[in-house]
Amino acid sequence: MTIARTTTPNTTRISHTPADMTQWTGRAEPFETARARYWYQLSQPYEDQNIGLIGFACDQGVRRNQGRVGARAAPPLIRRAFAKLPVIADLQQRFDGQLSTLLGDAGDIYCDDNDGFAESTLEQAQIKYADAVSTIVKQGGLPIGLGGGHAIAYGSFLGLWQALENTKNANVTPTIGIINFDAHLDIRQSDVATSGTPFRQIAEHLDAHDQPFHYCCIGVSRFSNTAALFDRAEQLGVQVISDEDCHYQPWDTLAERVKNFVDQVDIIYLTIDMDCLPSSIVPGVSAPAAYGIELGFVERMVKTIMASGKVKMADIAEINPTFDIDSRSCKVAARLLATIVEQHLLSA
Ligand SMILES: N=CN[C@@H](CCC(=O)O)C(=O)O
Ligand SMILES: [Mn+2]
Ligand SMILES: [Mn+2]
Repeated sequence: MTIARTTTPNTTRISHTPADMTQWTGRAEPFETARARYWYQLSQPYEDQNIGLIGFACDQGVRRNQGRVGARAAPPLIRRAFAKLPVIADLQQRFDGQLSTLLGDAGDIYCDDNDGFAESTLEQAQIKYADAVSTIVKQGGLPIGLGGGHAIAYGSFLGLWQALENTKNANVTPTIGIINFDAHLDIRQSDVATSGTPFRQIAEHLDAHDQPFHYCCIGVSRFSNTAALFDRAEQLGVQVISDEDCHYQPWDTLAERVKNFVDQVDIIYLTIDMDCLPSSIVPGVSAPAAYGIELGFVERMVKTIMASGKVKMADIAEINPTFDIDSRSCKVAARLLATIVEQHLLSA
């Protein structure tokens, strides 16, 4: 791989663009009752709502990982697809009178590398994104990151880590567990951070702070990871649940494996790389899956994980609108986003 390097990092390439509320549009239904509610009607610019959406409009990690760029354009499109989904009756009843306090839009961290490859723009974007994540966690909200490439994961983790600083000072270090739905382990060894390295970087960060690395990767394909990566997974004690396990093992067995993982940790960072799903369902990704795991399985497992009440950070990564068909991939991402939002609010 050839990496062009700039001599001085250009900090102006990274910006935090505030919420663009024109993205929040949908059907007008003046002849229906007030129960015909959609998420576009509830979203507000982020202040201190229960949930804060924050975009990571950056695919430089994908470029560095020799992938197909384009994921940078995804956050507004996922928002637009989510905005058009109805708010379920249970939520309307539970939060009657407080619906405007549920969902905040914290805008996008935008990484401009149009002219190719600047040395440290990804790292700067991760830091700026982590700051936004950390602010939301400290205010008691659940941040949900919208990628962007899967380099978002290192930023999500850093944001969560920063927010936990106060707890750590009190000598009660919460144990973080990471659950990643992904065809790829994303623990590559590399001289630079990429979309294929975030969980190896997190492992190193935790090791440097004498903290254990708890990582469960669900949907791993033996055709998408080398033996070297499986070796590293074993060395790092990664709980690997393969795509074939997801097809052939009974639900109860898999749910038990994941519940055992959840029981070992205090808080969870949940990340969904959309290339865990079959390319027929999600064509708009850098690395489409020939096999993939079922959407119904992912949703059921996400609900199970959310029901633990331990998820303090979540994100959805790798949607690449350039390769999408009829917004299919964005719609699936929006559905998973709605699942996380609903479950978080219902279990609050
Ligand atoms: N986040 C993606 N990571 C994958 C991409 C694989 C590919 O582009 O083929 C990985 O590095 O393994
Ligand atoms: Mn992947
Ligand atoms: Mn990934």
